[in-house]
Amino acid sequence: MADIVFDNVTRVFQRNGEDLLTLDGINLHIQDKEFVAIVGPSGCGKTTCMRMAAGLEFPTSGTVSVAGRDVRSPGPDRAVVFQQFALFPWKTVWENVDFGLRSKGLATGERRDIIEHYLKLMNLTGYEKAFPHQLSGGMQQRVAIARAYALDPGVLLMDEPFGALDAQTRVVMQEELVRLARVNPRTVLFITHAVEESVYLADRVVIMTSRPGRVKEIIDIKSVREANRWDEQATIEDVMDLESFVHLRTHIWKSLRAEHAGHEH
Ligand SMILES: Nc1ncnc2c1ncn2[C@@H]1O[C@H](COP(=O)(O)OP(=O)(O)OP(=O)(O)O)[C@@H](O)[C@H]1O
Repeated sequence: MADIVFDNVTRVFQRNGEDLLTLDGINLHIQDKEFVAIVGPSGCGKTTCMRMAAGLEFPTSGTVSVAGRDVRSPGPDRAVVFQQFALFPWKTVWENVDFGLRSKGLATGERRDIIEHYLKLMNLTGYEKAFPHQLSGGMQQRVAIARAYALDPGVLLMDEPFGALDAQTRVVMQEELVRLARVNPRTVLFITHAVEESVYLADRVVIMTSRPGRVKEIIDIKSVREANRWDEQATIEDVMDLESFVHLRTHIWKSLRAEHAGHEH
């Protein structure tokens, strides 16, 4: 049961010698194998939430737990994908995916099967021997995602993983991630600025307030997606044309816009 629980989490940072309340009473329970996206105004503390689940940052009060245990450090049960393609530049595609598997102590044949499986799922077959600098940004990010999934972690933490990609590549990556997420569900915490992306990918979307970040609303996407059979649509554009999609997207936009407006006045 790889669930993630934020229990009354606050975080205070110091700025110019003053305390700055950044997160204020975050309560959120991400279920095992659920895909949750967080959207919110810049600086509301989205990345801080992700870093807490990763064990790279800690609450000032409250607790963050994964699979029932308080998070105290990073661990192999939680794979992290950042916006910048964090591949080893001196290793090939194959070696990059293999790296984490080696540390798990798997036999050669077993590792080969896993690597082949995920490179195929991410449309990277034929690029096994390429080095990162020989690949486009989108392909590099596909390698990073293949590497994260290959480790078979209970939890995937993704912080704007498509943020640095051009619009066309981003759409392809979103479709591939949806495919992967449905075939191979994992507990995912996904941070994004892009409202459409959150609605397309997630089972639930968490909208945060401007700083200090609180949970403003949680929108259930999965029940709407299933009732309206989004997964039967051929492309992301077809899904985004559906009235049920537009309705959710507009709702989230308005909720976020109210946060920006509140911030300015
Ligand atoms: N280690 C730190 N020390 C001091 N302040 C920090 C630290 N980490 C984050 N902050 C501050 O906390 C606030 C929230 O940062 P965070 O990166 O979590 O926000 P975000 O919602 O992910 O923002 P964005 O959407 O712009 O990426 C920001 O004001 C940031 O400057």
